[in-house]
Amino acid sequence: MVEAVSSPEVVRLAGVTKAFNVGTPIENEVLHGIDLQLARGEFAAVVGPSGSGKSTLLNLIGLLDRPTQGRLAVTGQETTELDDAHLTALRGHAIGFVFQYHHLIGCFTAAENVMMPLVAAAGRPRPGMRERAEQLLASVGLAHLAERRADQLSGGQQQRVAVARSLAMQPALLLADEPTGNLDTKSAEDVFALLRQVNREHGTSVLFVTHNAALAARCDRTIEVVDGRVR
Ligand SMILES: Nc1ncnc2c1ncn2[C@@H]1O[C@H](COP(=O)(O)OP(=O)(O)OP(=O)(O)O)[C@@H](O)[C@H]1O
Repeated sequence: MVEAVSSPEVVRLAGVTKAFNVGTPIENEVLHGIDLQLARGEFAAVVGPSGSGKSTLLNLIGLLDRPTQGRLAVTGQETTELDDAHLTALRGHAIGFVFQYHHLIGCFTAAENVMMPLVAAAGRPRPGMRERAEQLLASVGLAHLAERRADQLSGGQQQRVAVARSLAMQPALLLADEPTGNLDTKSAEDVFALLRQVNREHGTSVLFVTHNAALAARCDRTIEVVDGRVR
């Protein structure tokens, strides 16, 4: 079991590089010596040109991929020496994800989708999980749609379900990779407001990748990624 150490930072990267093998022995270094800290409760936009390395950076912080070099700590836990099982455990407890495409299971109801991280963590459904899913759906304004199949919801509603699901494990950190990129202006505004609300009410740190300059300007902080470096 990974114990998260109490830490003022929820994320700390020191000298992190990421290179991809693009045909032996050629390596393409995409991120170069990143130093970055995210404090508890911070709400930061990650911006930068297409191909600059934003998603690669988010994948490292989300423990979905490993740095080639450097140190990466999440909720105070140094991760670079952890094996895959411990990384998975830390990811499941510390980090919530919201992607551009919601990745809900269409034939499951909204409540069943929100329950999934809880069922996965416990190994099976347990009493109280459905009530917890219903509470989370109520907190994103969708209590009345708990029993609706996910594929019968609008795009904005699906993304709100995805936000509710991301909060099921009460993560310290929420990673959102263009969560509004596929939505109309009104739905994008609603999802952004929801992430803000989560940040304010629960103190969840948020890293929000966006190409939307107006939304980025409303975050506490802007992290600009250009040519694989943070400015
Ligand atoms: N698995 C991979 N193998 C090889 N190269 C990769 C891989 N993943 C990403 N890259 C390369 O890394 C660079 C950065 O990609 P990344 O997706 O992180 O950029 P981005 O800033 O998120 O772009 P966008 O804004 O278009 O989503 C690109 O040149 C991309 O081709």
